[in-house]
Amino acid sequence: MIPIVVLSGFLGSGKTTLLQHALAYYKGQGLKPAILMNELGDVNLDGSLVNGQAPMKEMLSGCICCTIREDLGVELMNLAEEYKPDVIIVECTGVANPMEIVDAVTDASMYSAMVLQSVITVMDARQFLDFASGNVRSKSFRLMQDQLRCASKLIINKTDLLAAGELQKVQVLVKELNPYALTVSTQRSDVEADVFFSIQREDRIDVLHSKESIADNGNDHHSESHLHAHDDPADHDHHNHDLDHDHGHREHYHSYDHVVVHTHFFGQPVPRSRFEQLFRSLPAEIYRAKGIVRFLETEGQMMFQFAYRELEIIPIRPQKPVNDVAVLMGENFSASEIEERLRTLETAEKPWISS
Ligand SMILES: Nc1nc2c(ncn2[C@@H]2O[C@H](COP(=O)(O)OP(=O)(O)OP(=O)(O)O)[C@@H](O)[C@H]2O)c(=O)[nH]1
Repeated sequence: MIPIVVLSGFLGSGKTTLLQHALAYYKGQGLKPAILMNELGDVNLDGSLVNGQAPMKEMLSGCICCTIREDLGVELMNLAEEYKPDVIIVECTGVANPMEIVDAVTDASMYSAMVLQSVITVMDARQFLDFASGNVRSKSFRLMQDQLRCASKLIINKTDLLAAGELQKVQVLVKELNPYALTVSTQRSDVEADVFFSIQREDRIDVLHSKESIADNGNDHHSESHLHAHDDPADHDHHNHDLDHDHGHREHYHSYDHVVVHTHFFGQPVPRSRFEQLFRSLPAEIYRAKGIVRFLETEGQMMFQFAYRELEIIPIRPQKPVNDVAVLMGENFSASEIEERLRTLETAEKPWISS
């Protein structure tokens, strides 16, 4: 039986950071992990962060819990047959409804030698608290709550972004949502690996339990929480992904919620200060962005990560050529407006010429 560890959690909460820890742990134990990675966009930037560390299959341009859910079992079996791993880690998109994933994995385990080991949910403590204390109950917040409820292990991450006293508040709220999960608070998803990544039989998830925990917390959680990506009709030329799942999948639950995913390929380097300024002034509905960019002022490519208002930029040395690209994700934002702003960046002149 190959244990399947599912990494769930809202956009930018720290799943890939956790995945790196998991890979290091399994390899340190002499085990062979494999990865199934799912991204909403058609470029897998997270994949390049763990590239080469373990066999990996990618499921791009859709969310495994819905548009490409049926492929999940097939991809898991392909991984299992091809690489004979000791454990498979599935990293979901940040908008995946975890119950759908649990269902898909348990379906797969009916016809192949796999078993769901655990659902580890990572949360951005700052974002959770801001959502929880806001008056508007956004759809993203409902999804985040479902991701928490579904976890067998739960990580309250990014505690460095909390003020004194706030962590306790988050812990109480989280406990109310999910009293069953083993819960820890971390920075950079740095968990006690033995406990969190264990693939021992006795540490296996109680799936039924999780299902009940969700059912207890709202009888129509699917229609409430399932986010649907949405194609901005004004923006067909700009690599928007139509992830609206209106295609008659059998047990798919529809709602009017939607996520926008927008991809922009840069044609040239951009001024760093204006790039940073753009991210500082993004609409609050854009929760997550990542990509690769070149700046006018410096040589080489940079990877940027924008997760709930925090921007990180790090130099990279890709082993093979990679595009300069930005992928932005959020709820109900205008993709055409963002596209316009990104394009304007590219028309900027070199700073030493313009100023
Ligand atoms: N301040 C702070 N930043 C963190 C922490 N953990 C992760 N990050 C940063 O948050 C950003 C997102 O982290 P990822 O691990 O890529 O998040 P993710 O959940 O895989 O993102 P998606 O796959 O896009 O949903 C990166 O810039 C990380 O460096 C933390 O504890 N504190």
